This record gives sequence, C-alpha cells and structure tokens, in this order.
Amino acid sequence: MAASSSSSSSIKPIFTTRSKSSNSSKSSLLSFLHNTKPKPISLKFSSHNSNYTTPPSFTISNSLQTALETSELHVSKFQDDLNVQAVTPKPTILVSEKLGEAGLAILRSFGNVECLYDLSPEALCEKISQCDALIVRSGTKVTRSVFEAANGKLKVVGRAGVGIDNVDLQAATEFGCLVVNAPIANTVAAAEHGIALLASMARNVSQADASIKAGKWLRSKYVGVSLVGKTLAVMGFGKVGSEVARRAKGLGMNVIAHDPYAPADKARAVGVELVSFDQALATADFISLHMPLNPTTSKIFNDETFAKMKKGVRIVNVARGGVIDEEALVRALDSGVVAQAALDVFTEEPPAKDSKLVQHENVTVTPHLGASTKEAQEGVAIEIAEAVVGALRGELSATAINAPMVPSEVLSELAPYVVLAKKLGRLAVQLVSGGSGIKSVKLIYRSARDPDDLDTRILRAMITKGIIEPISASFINLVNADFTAKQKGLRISEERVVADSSPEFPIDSIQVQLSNVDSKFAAAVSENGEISIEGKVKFGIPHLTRVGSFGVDASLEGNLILCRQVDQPGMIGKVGNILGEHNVNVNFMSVGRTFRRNHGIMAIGVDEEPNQDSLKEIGKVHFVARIL
Ligand SMILES: NC(=O)C1=CN([C@@H]2O[C@H](COP(=O)(O)OP(=O)(O)OC[C@H]3O[C@@H](n4cnc5c(N)ncnc54)[C@H](O)[C@@H]3O)[C@@H](O)[C@H]2O)C=CC1
Ligand SMILES: O=C(O)C(=O)COP(=O)(O)O
Repeated sequence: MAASSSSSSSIKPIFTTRSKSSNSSKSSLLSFLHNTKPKPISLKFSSHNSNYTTPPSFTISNSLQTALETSELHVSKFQDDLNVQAVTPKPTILVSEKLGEAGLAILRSFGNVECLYDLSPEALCEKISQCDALIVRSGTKVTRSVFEAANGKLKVVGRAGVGIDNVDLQAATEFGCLVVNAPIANTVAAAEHGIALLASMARNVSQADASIKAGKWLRSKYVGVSLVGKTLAVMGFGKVGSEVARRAKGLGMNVIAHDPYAPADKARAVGVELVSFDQALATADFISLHMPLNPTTSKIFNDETFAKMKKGVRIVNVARGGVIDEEALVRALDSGVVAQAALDVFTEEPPAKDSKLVQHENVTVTPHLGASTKEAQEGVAIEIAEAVVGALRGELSATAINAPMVPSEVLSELAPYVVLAKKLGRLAVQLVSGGSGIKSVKLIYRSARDPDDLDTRILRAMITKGIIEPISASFINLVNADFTAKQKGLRISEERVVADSSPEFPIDSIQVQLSNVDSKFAAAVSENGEISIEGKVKFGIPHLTRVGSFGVDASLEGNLILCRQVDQPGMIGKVGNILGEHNVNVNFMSVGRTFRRNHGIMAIGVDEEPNQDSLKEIGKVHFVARIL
C-alpha cells in the first residue's frame, strides 16, 4: 500500500460518526421511554461468525442514547448476566382506584406501590411527579395537567379496563408517556350487565323492587314487555357488543348490529346482520350501546337521532354516558319516543343527585357497574399489572394505545433490525450539513416477505427517533417519535421493495434517504441528489452497507470514521498508522469504490473516539484529503 505524493487541497476530509454499542438490557424500552441515568454496565459479547472483529468487551450505558438498541438475541443470551432490577431503581407505581389483590401483588413484586384512592385533581398533580406509573379505572381524569405536573417522570399510564376516554391521549403522546389498557378481562362482565339491564328494564324489576320496599303492591302498574321475538340493535359490534348479541340471541331476540368498522363475516358468525346507523334506529325495539366515547361518537344519540327511532324504543347504555345527549334523552322519554332507558354510565359520574334523567320513572340506573364482578376485577387487575410491569421493564406492550403494538415473537425477530433502524437514523442526520433542515425522509425496506407479514411501524419509529433526537430539545421515544416528527414538519414515507432472497429473514436491507438537504460528506449523496445510506443485519449485528453510491461493509458498533479517498495502494496503512500513533485501535476498515483506482470511501471502525488532532492528520494524507 503506497501513498501517493501528489498535491493536496482543502483539509476537511473526515467525517466521524458515533454509533453507540448494542445494549442488551431488557429495560431497553424503559430507557427508550425515558432518560434514566443508571450506571453503565459492561457486557462480554461472545464472538460471532463475522469477517470483522468486534471488541471483546465494551461498555454500554443504559441511557436514552442507547435505548432500545437491544436485540432480543442478546437479551436471551445475556438475560442471566443482567440484573434489570439492579440497573433500574424500584419504580413507584401509583394506584388511584380500587384494584384487585392479584394485580397489586404483581405490582408489589416489581415496584413501590402506593394505593391512594379519591385523590383530588390537585393532589394527583402534586403526587404524580414522584411516580413512574399510574394505574386508574374510569374515575380518575388523567388530564394534560397531570402529564405537565409529572415533569417527565411518568412513563406509563395503565387503564385497568377498556375505555380510555378519561385519559388525555394527545397529551400522553406529546409527553412520551405510554398508555396501556386491559381490554379483555371485563368483556363478559360488561356484556352480562347489559343483558341484566335489558331484562330488568323490560320487566320493571328495579321500579317494582323500590315500590314493594315502599310498602306497595302494584302488580298491574309493572306489567312488562317480552324480549323474545323483538329486534335488538347492538351499536358497536366489538368485544362487548358481540357478547351481548350472542346472549340476546339465546333469549330468542332478533339481533342486528351497526358498527362501521366490524367485518361482516364476524357478525355473520354470530348470526347477526350488520346494518346502517339509520336502519338500526328505525327497526329496533331495543338498542344496546357498545361503542367507545370519542369525538365521533360524542352525543351521537341526540334529538335528531332519537327522532329516527321507532316510537317506544328501549335503550340500554353500558358504554359511556357521553355518547348520549342526556337532555335530549329526557325529552325523548317525556314524549314517549323512548319508552324506557337503562343506564350504567353517565356524562358526569356520579350524576347530580337531582338529575332529571336519573330520577325519571322510566329510567333504571346502576353506578357504572359493568366491569364490577369479582372475576372481572381480578382479571383486569392482573391484565393491567402485567402490562404496566412489562412496559416498565422495557417490553413493548400488546395493549399499547399510543405506540405500535408488537407481539413479542415479532419483536424478537425484528430486534436486530430495530437496532439497525435507529443507528441508520442517527447516522443519516449526522451526514446533514449544519444549515440544512431535514424536511423529507424516505425509508425503503427490501424484503422477501409478504407485506402483510412485515410490520415496519417500530422500525419507522426508531429511524424517526434516530433522526429527530439529535435535533430536538425534548426526549424522543416510540410514543412521541411520529408526533414530534410531524411537529417539525418532517415528512416520512415508506416503500417496500420485493427482494428475491429468502423470506426466512424479515428484512434484507433498510435504506434511509434524505432529500433536499446538503451533506457535510459529499460522498453520501447518491446520483439522485439525496443523502442515502443503507444497512443490513449480518449475524445479528447492524452493518452499514452503502453510503451514497459506494458499497461498504462496516459494523455499526463503536465509532466509525468515514473518509473519501482515491482508491490506491497505501491508503489504509497510512490512516491506520496515524490512528495507531494516537492510540486509537482500529477494529476494521472497509473500502468502497465505484471502480479500480477511482474515487472511493473508507469506513474505519475504531474502539476509541478519535481526537481532532488525529482526524486533522488523516486529513493531510494525500488522496484522502484531496477530493473532498
Ligand atoms: N360500563 C362498564 O363498566 C364498561 C364499559 N365499557 C365500554 O364499552 C365500550 C366497548 O368495549 P369493548 O367492546 O371492549 O371495545 P371494542 O373496542 O372491542 O368495541 C368497540 C366497538 O365499537 C365500534 N365503533 C366505533 N365507533 C363506532 C360508531 N360510531 N358506531 C358504532 N360502532 C362503533 C368499534 O368498531 C368496535 O368494534 C368501551 O369503549 C367502554 O367505553 C367496557 C367495559 C365495561
Ligand atoms: O372498562 C371500562 O371501560 C369500564 O367502563 C369499566 O370501568 P371501571 O374500571 O369499572 O371504572
């Protein structure tokens, strides 16, 4: 390898990028979620079957920077070496409403649990800044003020139940706080309560009960109506709605359902016909509400829609009070359009004592008891405790509301690509010259898998995190990466390219392209004028495989020096010597060139971060410096 002695020019040849080493801690999502400062830990990585040598040991810091750089491969390899509890101080978990004992036991085995029921909004805001997690039911309003007061400490809100209308999701997302719920365990309880209300309303059970306790015997006043043969419209054919439908069919009712998002075959399987909203209102003798409360369903039952109902309709609501305009319902009850209503939920809970609706003689009420069976409460408590502990441990939750839900087997397979994604994002942003604002990012996944068989949301989130974290004052995580990118006016598009390789591996390569930006490393700009880098996972390790038009092969671990050069003998030795003189250990070099003796780039992996002097000296090497 001989260095040429031809003339030199400007000396700005070196671009260094720091890509942190892989983290094997299972608390990765936690550190990914929040910037904790646990002690660095040292892991020994067994040698892998690669052409490149990796350092036998290196220090990883379980901090935001390295967050979610975990490969499940590494986790399973090093699980025993890691004491997650020791790395993560015992988190504080505030439980603000009654939760089943089995759930509390799970929480207590993991963190400090404080059960403080009936906190005022002010007291909750005061307390929350000391809490890593908050577990609520429907009675606690988790408002923007709560997230503001948390001051970045709150990592997860667990809703011990289904409806998350009491949690300000937008604020949670902006503050990077994960929200999880327990969507399964109270389904049957809610459905059973719906059926209980339906039957007791039809037979005036609660009114008759009250009258007999008041010393009356009113047999003719409380003649009811039969259910058999009547049409029930289930509004919202989700988990609870479909269970109500099943049970109502068992009672001999003709069941129809309205749900804009429910698949027809799911309804057919239960023997239910899906109909339009208006059709449901016009045909039903009974209407049972099972949709979530959100801006599109708020007061969806109002004067206008009550007017479309069959006169004498009977309504059950175990969903949310807010889906009904309660004043309109009183009017419909008074006019006889609605013969009876049975309500478990109210716009305001508890409702005012003198509420006309509650006091109406044709209304049966219960105090939000849908989920309140012993069985459901134990189940919900376990479901939410596991979800919250999992999130605090750094696992992705299958019940996340404001982050990609990734089943564990998918996460385990994608884990090395998750690491690659973030490193590519981080590298791409470092290639942008100071004055350029990034506006448009394109992600290209090359894969042999069927598109339905590859969920790229977490990869997209990680690349986004890698790109915006260095240019954002706030911390970025899976929860708020997309939101923050949008706030910064960053357009992110994704493309899938079908590879003819084996579908055994989920992804062949990931390419990150930044358009309309200048680069501080001209070689990173492709023929199309975009900054373009590509990476692959090789033997579980993320590799940089293309920079601009140049193919390279550089393990993305430790520090990486990229320099442009003219391909000729002697270059590697010269640069290696300079680094050696500065006591910087080279662990690999990879040279990319378009063709022999032409322009190329050199990717040098080093164990120590090189100082400015060594970079300057490398810049003085002819044919390294010349062409940049
Ligand atoms: N009273 C209580 O104690 C309980 C109340 N609930 C309430 O019941 C609701 C439903 O619970 P799940 O069935 O578990 O939820 P789910 O998510 O399985 O079902 C909700 C269904 O509503 C549908 N939907 C959305 N917008 C709609 C619209 N405009 N019109 C008709 N359908 C619409 C959805 O497509 C979905 O299929 C929860 O959101 C919660 O508010 C749930 C459990 C207990
Ligand atoms: O799961 C739901 O959506 C419920 O409404 C149950 O509410 P709760 O947990 O009983 O306050």
